[in-house]
Amino acid sequence: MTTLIDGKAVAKKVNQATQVEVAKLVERGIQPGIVVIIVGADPASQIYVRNKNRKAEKLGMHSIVRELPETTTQAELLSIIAEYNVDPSIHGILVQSPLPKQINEPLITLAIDPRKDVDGFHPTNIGKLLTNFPGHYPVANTPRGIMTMLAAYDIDPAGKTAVVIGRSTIVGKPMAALLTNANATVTIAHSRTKDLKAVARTADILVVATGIAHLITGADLKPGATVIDVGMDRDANGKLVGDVDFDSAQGIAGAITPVPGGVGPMTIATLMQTTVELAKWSDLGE
Ligand SMILES: Nc1nc(=O)c2c([nH]1)NC[C@@H]1CN(c3ccc(C(=O)N[C@@H](CCC(=O)O)C(=O)O)cc3)C=[N+]21
Repeated sequence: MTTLIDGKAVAKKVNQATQVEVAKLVERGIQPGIVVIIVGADPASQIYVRNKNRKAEKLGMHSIVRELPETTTQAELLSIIAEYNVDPSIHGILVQSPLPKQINEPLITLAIDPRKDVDGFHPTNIGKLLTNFPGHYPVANTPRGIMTMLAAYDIDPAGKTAVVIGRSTIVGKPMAALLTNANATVTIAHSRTKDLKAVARTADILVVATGIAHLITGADLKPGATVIDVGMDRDANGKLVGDVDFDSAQGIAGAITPVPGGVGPMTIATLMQTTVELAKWSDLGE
């Protein structure tokens, strides 16, 4: 039997806890605030940004969407970030990816105050994650949300073999770091990995974040494996599908996340959780 890991249900619980935390902070005169900066009019990005804004408002947070034209220069974007870095009503700054080609994304990441880096992409925060640094710091929300889902289903990575397919700054690398910190034995596989499917078959926990629809099928899984599908792909009919062929994984995987309704809702819920934490830590001077 394969357990369905219901990301939507876990996200709902996280959101309920966040709403309580927001109310507590508001009571103390702090309304957690997030700004999402979007450059250009990529339709998929616009949908995600709208969803984040709606969720933040629903939870009682202060939420700004800053829409900038496709032609925005590096200098203009840097000056807008500088503005929010010193804005006391904003605790989290998120610059939606992808950015137009005239913008140097790593330099934008570097310009965000690490204390307001709600994505956890700033090298300071990545460094803290890699060193399993004591104290508080933001961690990328998709991998962090995955760890929350695993915990919700009592899946402890300690001593397990984990394989992460994908080596992005947004998912693969922080995912591997979190699993390592949780005492899994971790392999990062990617587009240049030889015999990727044989590597996948070694995994007790398999996280797939490639952007290739149905790359992994049931035949590529160790029986009983936990399968986390980070994919947000479109099939030939334009339907939203994952990097894992859900149907063939049924009966082989021990547990699996669906797309939609798995990692996506957890990412948004964790983003809200992180924003509230940043507001709380800023008040503590941490
Ligand atoms: N700086 C930055 N940070 C991000 O976190 C970031 C980003 N840029 N750029 C784009 C990606 C993508 N992303 C998603 C979040 C939630 C869903 C989500 O809620 N998905 C729903 C379904 C959505 C649908 O039906 O289209 C689900 O899986 O159930 C999807 C995608 C965050 N991203």
